[in-house]
Amino acid sequence: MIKVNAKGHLEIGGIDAVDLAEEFGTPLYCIDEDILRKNIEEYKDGFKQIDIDIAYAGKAFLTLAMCQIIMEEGLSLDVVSGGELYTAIKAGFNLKKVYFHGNNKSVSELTMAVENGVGRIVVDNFHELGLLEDILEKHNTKQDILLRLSPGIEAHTHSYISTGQLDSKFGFGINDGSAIKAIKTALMSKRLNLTGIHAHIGSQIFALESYSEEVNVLCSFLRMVKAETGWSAKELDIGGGLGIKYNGQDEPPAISEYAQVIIDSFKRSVDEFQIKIPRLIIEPGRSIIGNAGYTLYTVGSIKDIPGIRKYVSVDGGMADNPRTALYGAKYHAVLANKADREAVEMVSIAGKCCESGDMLIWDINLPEIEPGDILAVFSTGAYNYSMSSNYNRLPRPAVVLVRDGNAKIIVKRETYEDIIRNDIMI
Ligand SMILES: Cc1ncc(COP(=O)(O)O)c(C=O)c1O
Ligand SMILES: N[C@@H](CCCC[NH3+])C(=O)O
Repeated sequence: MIKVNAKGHLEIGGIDAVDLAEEFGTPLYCIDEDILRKNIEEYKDGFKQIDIDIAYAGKAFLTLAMCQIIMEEGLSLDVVSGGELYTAIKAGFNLKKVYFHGNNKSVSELTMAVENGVGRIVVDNFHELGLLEDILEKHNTKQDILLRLSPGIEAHTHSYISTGQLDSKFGFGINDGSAIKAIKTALMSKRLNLTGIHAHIGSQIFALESYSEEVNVLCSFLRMVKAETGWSAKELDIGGGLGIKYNGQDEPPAISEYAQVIIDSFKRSVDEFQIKIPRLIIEPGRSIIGNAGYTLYTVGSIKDIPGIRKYVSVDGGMADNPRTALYGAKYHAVLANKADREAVEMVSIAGKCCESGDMLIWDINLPEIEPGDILAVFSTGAYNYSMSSNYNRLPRPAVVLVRDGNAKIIVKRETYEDIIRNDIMI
């Protein structure tokens, strides 16, 4: 449900979106703090009957302010690189509540994690097991770890964001025997303290059965491990991936429905396989920040090819949102300054990069559109700012956090000076 004020303008966090565009310029990422906190509340509420650790997946959107909010809400944090870990460190995040992921962590990233006392390192492969063992030996210390497993499950999402299938770069395969071998290796180590297992089947998932299947496969694996090694997992991390609504066709399950399915299948599987109840960990990213985000653009040139298509170009594009070009994502948008008007024509929204594939939205019905209009694209909170680039040397937009009629800049707009800051003349 969008909010339209008396002027017929879109409102975001109690502020006229046209005023936001005027004050902060466009393109502009806006985060509605109430929606973000409401999503977190829904997760906490949905899982309140069980012992759970909710770790926000920072890859969706991470800044110092976002770390502060996640911390304030009492969530843990999933990071996937030295850069994300550095952000958490600089924000003063409790590093015991950090899970460090990644399929190719470098020696310096692993060292940084060990030296800063990261709570869990989620080890992805045998190479990493060896690297970590050496680092721990040198530091004469121990580390809690989870092992990332590949459960062999199809998650029914875009192939680029599907991760749990057999043919995947991530994790130790359960089916090919790597997973049990990795568990035995970790259990033999004096430096590694194996607390549990992890899997993540993909992203933008609507089919909740995929999660029941995942939980079932993991619990069945834990029974086999117990029989073979005597070890019981204290923690079972099932990853994130719940999908969100981007357009009128999307019908994602509510967070509460997702929670119920996970709780039910978890209880069922623990019972069926007679395993010791591990603490459940989930890692939602998109479903926490995605629908809290909006991007505002100013409309510029318009090219009408009669009988073919009307291209409406905006002042951003694939540099601030590569998802349409990458995954064929389908976004919804309105004209923020004409939010109360009827749609009268079908247009396509193009970005300003020098690429034919730089499109934000193919075929959308909008009111009569002219240069200077403000386009607001919905659900851009996840994997937009975090995947943005300086392609064509475009400065990254600012990010503002809006709530109760107040707007705070949480990331400054890049300047041209920022663009050349690492360049060196020869
Ligand atoms: C290991 C891991 N955990 C959590 C997530 C978060 O996924 P999402 O943003 O879809 O909830 C991802 C990304 O897909 C991931 O790779
Ligand atoms: N970047 C993807 C999600 C990848 C999730 C990370 N494992 C997207 O925008 O949908």
